[in-house]
Amino acid sequence: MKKNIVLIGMPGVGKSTVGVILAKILGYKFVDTDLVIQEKEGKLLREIIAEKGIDGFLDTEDRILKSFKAENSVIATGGSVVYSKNAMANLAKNGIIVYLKLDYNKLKYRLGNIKNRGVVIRKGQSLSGLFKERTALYEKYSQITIDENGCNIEKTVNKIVAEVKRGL
Ligand SMILES: Nc1ncnc2c1ncn2[C@@H]1O[C@H](COP(=O)(O)OP(=O)(O)O)[C@@H](O)[C@H]1O
Ligand SMILES: O=C(O)C1=C[C@@H](OP(=O)(O)O)[C@@H](O)[C@H](O)C1
Ligand SMILES: [Mg+2]
Repeated sequence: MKKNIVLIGMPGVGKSTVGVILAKILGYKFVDTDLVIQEKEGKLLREIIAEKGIDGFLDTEDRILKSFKAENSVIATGGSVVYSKNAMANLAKNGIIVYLKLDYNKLKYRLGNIKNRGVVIRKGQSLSGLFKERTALYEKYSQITIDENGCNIEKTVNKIVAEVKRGL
């Protein structure tokens, strides 16, 4: 059995976009945990957030991902997964945790286009505050960090392939 490759990082960094290409190149399956949550709940993420609030969404993510199972897979997580210790422990059991890292300004630009997906951010919290809080968590959990600055999608994928092949 191959170890899963688990992508973590801020929303908009490319976990979902890059993940599916990575899976194709490596011959792995691809799972996006956001879609797993949507399917299990029968609702869109932004509907869950609107109905249950941020804490309700985080509880849902925690409940589903602490017992989520996958094999031979590239797993694109949602950016907020690092708030769940249980989910991270479960994902790390059989996976190598890869942090996709991008500078704040570039991320801010990309996030401008994905507002309707719903990001877990507290009322009054700034994006830069969120970035700082999240960065500490992504660094805490990652085994491999991929600096995506200056890389297009293909180059990012190639960087991950090179790094994970050393780690597997
Ligand atoms: N180098 C890059 N790597 C990944 N995504 C990129 C890159 N450059 C631009 N993008 C764009 O940024 C967005 C990333 O979105 P997505 O894959 O949904 O991120 P995430 O799953 O991390 O929230 C996509 O619109 C993608 O086309
Ligand atoms: O970082 C976040 O707060 C979130 C990121 C989203 O996934 P992506 O990171 O794939 O955009 C999704 O899980 C949810 O809307 C919350
Ligand atoms: Mg995604």
